[in-house]
Amino acid sequence: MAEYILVINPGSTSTKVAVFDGEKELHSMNIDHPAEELKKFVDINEQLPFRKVAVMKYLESQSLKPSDLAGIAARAGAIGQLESGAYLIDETFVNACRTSQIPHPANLSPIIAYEIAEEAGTGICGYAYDAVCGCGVPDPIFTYTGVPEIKKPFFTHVLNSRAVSIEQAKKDGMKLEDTTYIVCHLGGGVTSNLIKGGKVLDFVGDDEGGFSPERSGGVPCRELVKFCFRSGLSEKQVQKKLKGQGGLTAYLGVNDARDVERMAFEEGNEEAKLVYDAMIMQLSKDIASLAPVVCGKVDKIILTGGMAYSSYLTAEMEKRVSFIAPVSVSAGTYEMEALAKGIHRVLAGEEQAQVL
Ligand SMILES: Nc1ncnc2c1ncn2[C@@H]1O[C@H](COP(=O)(O)OP(=O)(O)OP(=O)(O)O)[C@@H](O)[C@H]1O
Ligand SMILES: CCCC(=O)O
Repeated sequence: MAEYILVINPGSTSTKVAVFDGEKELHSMNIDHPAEELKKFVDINEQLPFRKVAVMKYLESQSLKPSDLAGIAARAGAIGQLESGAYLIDETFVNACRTSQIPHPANLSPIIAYEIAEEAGTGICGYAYDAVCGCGVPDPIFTYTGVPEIKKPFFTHVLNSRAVSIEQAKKDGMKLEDTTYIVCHLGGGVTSNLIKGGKVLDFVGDDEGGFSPERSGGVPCRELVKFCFRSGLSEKQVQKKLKGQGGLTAYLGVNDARDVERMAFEEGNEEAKLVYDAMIMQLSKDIASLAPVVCGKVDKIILTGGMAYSSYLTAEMEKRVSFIAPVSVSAGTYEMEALAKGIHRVLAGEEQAQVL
C-alpha cells in the first residue's frame, strides 16, 4: 500500500511542494510567488491562507485528498531553540509558529500541515524536520557577541546542511558520528556550517559573514547603527534591506547568480565581476573562519545549494579553502528528500518524533 507523504517547504519567493511514496519521490514542484503577488501582504503571517490554497491546489493536481496521506512533512522556521530531527506538529507547535517574533516563511508550513492533517480526519499527523532553529542548545562559547544584551541567534540552513553531511559520510564510508564537515549552503542566503558528528556545532550566519544573492551578510556594526538613525527608514525597511534586498540584489539589481555571471562574463560588466568576486572571496573567508573551532581538523568542505551549480564559483572557492580540507560539491538542495525521509523514518517507527 502506498505511503503518501506531502512535503511542504516555503521559501521567501516560492513554496516547494512534493509527494513521496515512502522515500521515493513521485512528483515535486516549485510554486513561484511573484513579487507583485507577495507585495499585497503586510507580513509573512498574512500569507498563510494564500500559501495554503497553493498547497491544496497542488495536492488536488496530484489527484490526492488529505485523507489519502499517511503524513505531512513540513520545514519549520524560527520558533525558539529546537533539537535537530523530527517534531510532532501539535497545537503547542502551531502556537509557537503563529506567535514567533522572527519572521520566516517556514513558520507557515507547520500551520498548513496541521490544518491539512485535521481536515483529513483520519488521525494522520504533520511533522517538522530539522527546523531552521533546530541546532539544539548551543555551547555557550559560540553565543558571545561582545554586547551582553545581544546573544548570537542560532538559525541556519540546518536541514540541507545535515542532509548533505549524511550523504557525504555514506559516500566516504564513514560513520556520521566520526565526521567533521564545513558545509557552505550557497542559496539566496548563505550560511557556513560546522557540522560535527551530524550536529551543527557553530556557523557563520546569513547576517554575519559574506553577502549573498539577496542578503547583506555582516555589515560593520557602528556604520550600520549610524545608517539606521540617519536613514529615516523604519525597522521593517532596514530589515528588508539586509534580508531580501541586500547583497547582489542591492549592488546589481538581480538576485540570480546566473544573471550576474552573464553580466560579468558575456556582457563584460566589470562592476558585476568585481561584486561577484567580492562575494566569493568573503564567503570563502567564512568557511575558513570555522576551521580554528576544531583546530583545523576538518574532513571535508562541502559546497551546496543553488549557486554550487556554478563551476566558476566553486572553482574559485576551492582555490581559496582547499588548504583546510578537500572540497566536495553537492549542488542543489536536498531539503525535500530530507524532509520526506525523516518523516518516513518516523512513520516506520525508526525515529521518534519529539514533542515541543
Ligand atoms: N546553474 C547555476 N549557476 C549559478 N547559480 C545558480 C545556478 N542555479 C541556481 N543558482 C542560484 O542559486 C540561488 C538559489 O539557490 P537555492 O535554490 O539553494 O536557494 P533558495 O532556496 O532560493 O534560498 P535559501 O536556500 O537561502 O532558502 C540563486 O541565486 C540562483 O541564482
Ligand atoms: C539563515 C536561516 C536559513 C534560511 O534563511 O532559511
